[in-house]
Amino acid sequence: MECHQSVGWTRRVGGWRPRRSCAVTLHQIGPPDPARLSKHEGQHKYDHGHALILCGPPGHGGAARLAARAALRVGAGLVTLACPAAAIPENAARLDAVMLRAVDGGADLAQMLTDRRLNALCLGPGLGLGPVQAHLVAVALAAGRAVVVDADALTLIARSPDLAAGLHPGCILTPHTAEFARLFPDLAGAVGLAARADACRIAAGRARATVLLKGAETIVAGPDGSVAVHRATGARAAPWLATAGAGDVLAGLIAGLLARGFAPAEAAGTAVWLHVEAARVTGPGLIAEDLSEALPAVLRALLRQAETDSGSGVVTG
Ligand SMILES: NC(=O)C1=CN([C@@H]2O[C@H](COP(=O)(O)OP(=O)(O)OC[C@H]3O[C@@H](n4cnc5c(N)ncnc54)[C@H](OP(=O)(O)O)[C@@H]3O)[C@@H](O)[C@H]2O)[C@@H](O)CC1
Ligand SMILES: Nc1ncnc2c1ncn2[C@@H]1O[C@H](COP(=O)(O)OP(=O)(O)O)[C@@H](O)[C@H]1O
Repeated sequence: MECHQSVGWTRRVGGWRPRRSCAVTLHQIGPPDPARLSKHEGQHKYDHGHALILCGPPGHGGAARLAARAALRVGAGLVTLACPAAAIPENAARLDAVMLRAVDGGADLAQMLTDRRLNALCLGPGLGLGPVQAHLVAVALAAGRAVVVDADALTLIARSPDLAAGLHPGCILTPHTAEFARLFPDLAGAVGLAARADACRIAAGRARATVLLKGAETIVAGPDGSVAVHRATGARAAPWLATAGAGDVLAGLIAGLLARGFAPAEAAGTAVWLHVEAARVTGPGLIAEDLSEALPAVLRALLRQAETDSGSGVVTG
């Protein structure tokens, strides 16, 4: 898609605006390669990675549980939810396939991360905004793993230059518009696809990380200057995604794909496409819980289409 993308920014009444624009190609995110999503005979669960989802205090675990379930559904071999000891009973009552570990602070998390098999982290959904959570984020970033930085972790990073300095190319930041404004206030006034894409690209360069700016038109920008867009509009509209917890599910999908070995931008683009497809399969009445439950049908259809295209007619998955 050709798109007028700005070059540089200038301050105007009401915020920053693109200074001038030029025609560039904005890559459109399409269906993922089914071969990247399938599992094969002879593999075991540790071949598909182990995602760790950090969870907040008792009564605030719903968002992290949504993320954890999505990570497992998208194929991570193992998923563990790390929560305060006081939240174990609540989470144990709500989770089975997702494993649980008590983590009461940064020291516990650092100890846990000595297990190198924990290869992807998800920070932020329902985490909380206190000093204990800030320390958890610092420890998680310092571990140098692939990390999804979402929700409260984004707000903590926006408040702390020290935390922001810990971001690295293995990180994927997943802000909605308000979180993006907290993180990058000087880039926040961007209106329209081209300007938002440009703002996202600048943000990714500044953060030295992948930035996924959420919305009906979701932008994925890499620290290398790459920019892609997924448009959930027109024939691919998914307005029922505007529901509490949908972003937490997206964070979990990305974490699951990172655990499976996807590179950050590939994980982000694949997760956005699957997320919208799951919403479209479910349709009106969608709530966040439905997204993970729709995923098997979405994956099956992708794999079946690949078999049909290759002419074998055999669905393996
Ligand atoms: N089931 C659960 O357990 C759930 C738990 N959750 C957890 O709750 C925590 C807080 O997350 P949060 O995103 O609700 O609040 P926060 O970032 O403080 O934003 C507040 C203000 O920002 C704006 N705004 C919000 N969204 C926007 C958007 N998409 N696009 C643009 N603007 C947007 C809006 O301001 P307004 O536009 O109304 O002025 C809003 O008033 C976090 O830990 C999360 O994981 C939720 O995920 C829900 C399900
Ligand atoms: N109108 C819409 N069309 C398509 N996708 C949407 C729409 N509204 C929201 N979404 C998607 O739903 C998710 C909402 O995430 P977020 O705002 O973080 O919600 P929450 O914090 O409640 O999980 C994002 O992935 C966003 O792109």
